Amino acid sequence: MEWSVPGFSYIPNFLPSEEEKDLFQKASKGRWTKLANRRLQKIGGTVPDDGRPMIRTPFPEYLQKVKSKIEDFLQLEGQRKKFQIEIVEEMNHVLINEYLPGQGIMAHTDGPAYSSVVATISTGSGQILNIRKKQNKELLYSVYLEPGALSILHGRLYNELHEIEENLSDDISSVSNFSCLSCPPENDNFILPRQTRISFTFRNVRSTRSLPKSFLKSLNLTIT
Ligand SMILES: O=C(O)CCC(=O)C(=O)O
Ligand SMILES: [Fe+2]
Repeated sequence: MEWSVPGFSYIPNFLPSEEEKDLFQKASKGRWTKLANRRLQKIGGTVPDDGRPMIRTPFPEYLQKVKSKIEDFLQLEGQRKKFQIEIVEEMNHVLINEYLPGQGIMAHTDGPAYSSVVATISTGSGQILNIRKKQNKELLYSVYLEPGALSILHGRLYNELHEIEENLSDDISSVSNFSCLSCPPENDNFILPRQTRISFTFRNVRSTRSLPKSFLKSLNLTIT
């Protein structure tokens, strides 16, 4: 059962547990870029911050299946209606973020380079994502993102802020999607310690450019 408000949907158990674990394992072995407070991988290219098109780089094979599954899900009529989209754009970019317990991401918006339907798969651990009003930081929603879940940020919430606080555990007693959690807490134990979470944020970069096939061939790469 999914939880939806205008601008956000939470779909628990979007991936079966084996696929979720497999994604986590495969991404763990990828080439990480170290930031001060987390690690990340950019898949599909690097989005230039001066508005130029992104030069497309190939997707690893292991992400193809989940990419198609997300695109097929968005393609469903009911979903297109909900997200107010006619055409589902290709999810041509993925940001893979790794959060160790105590790590997070500061409040931000994703910006104008992307289409405004953002699909995130969570693996490894749950974490609370807060959505706040840009104007005054008022908390709009706290959503607990469980392993295997798909969450979609879109429309009117795309331009508000989202953040993950740098905590060692999450208190899920008052999260907005409590009634739709796939693993409701046992014995009223609402404080859930974090483990390593790896998230996969699929987006459509509006403006892209492919390198000539002959050039990619010379590098032994192909764009899929
Ligand atoms: O890890 C998440 O769920 C959020 C990631 C995010 O906001 C981003 O990459 O822009
Ligand atoms: Fe973001």
